[in-house]
Amino acid sequence: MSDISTEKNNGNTQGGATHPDDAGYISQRIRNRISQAGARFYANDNIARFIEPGELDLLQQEVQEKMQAVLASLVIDTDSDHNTNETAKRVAKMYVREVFAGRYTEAPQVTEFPNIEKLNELMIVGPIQVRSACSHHLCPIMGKVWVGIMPNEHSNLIGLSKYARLIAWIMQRPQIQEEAVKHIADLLMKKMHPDGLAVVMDADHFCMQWRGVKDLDSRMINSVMRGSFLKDSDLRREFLSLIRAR
Ligand SMILES: Nc1nc2c(ncn2[C@@H]2O[C@H](COP(=O)(O)OP(=O)(O)OP(=O)(O)O)[C@@H](O)[C@H]2O)c(=O)[nH]1
Repeated sequence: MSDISTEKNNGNTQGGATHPDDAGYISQRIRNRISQAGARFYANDNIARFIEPGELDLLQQEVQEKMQAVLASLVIDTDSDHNTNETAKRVAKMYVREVFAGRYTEAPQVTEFPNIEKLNELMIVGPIQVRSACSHHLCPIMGKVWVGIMPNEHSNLIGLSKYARLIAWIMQRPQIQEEAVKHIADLLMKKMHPDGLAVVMDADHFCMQWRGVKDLDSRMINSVMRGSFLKDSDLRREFLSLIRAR
């Protein structure tokens, strides 16, 4: 048993692909908690509330150990090869603390301000640079997001930097672009309660450029329109023409 394993348990394997050897690993304990709560742990779900203080370090160590096994299976001599000597450690840190951190950490703190002046004019934020990974190949997705907000007197306003922080939190998870845009829209709707919201994402998918069809030019553009952006075609047109001009 690994030195990073925690106390033995019965290895409840419901709700996700596990291996009997996983019993005792911290990932298994976290999966058990999620399953007991009847929650989901898809690649683009946030599971921070099921992780106790200190457990992220254990999770990172577990990923490192298992990544080391992947490198061994790829027949890479990580003992002698100075370049791959610490690759498992770096990749584990990159996944848990950086590129997939939006799964394991709570949402960034956002101060919400009341709309005292009863602003009800179109606001656009962007382009916000975004980075993610597709859940199919774990290859990078790099792109830009524009957000259009139509507030009303009941809406909250948030600081400009908070759009980028909230969106980065959503993007730091393996996912498909269609769901990423929806999750961004859901989060902003919850925080701001605007009259209308528009989110457009334009991104490169490295799973199509680096490998597979190796098509360097194709990209994906998608959008989500809510509230007044759905009902009012003039507002939608104004938003789209303003972001096109940038
Ligand atoms: N709809 C959607 N598809 C994506 C996204 N990111 C990657 N993909 C696609 O996911 C698909 C996975 O297809 P599969 O046929 O299961 O995998 P594969 O055999 O590796 O496919 P190829 O990429 O064609 O070699 C590929 O067509 C990818 O281009 C995304 O954000 N949205």
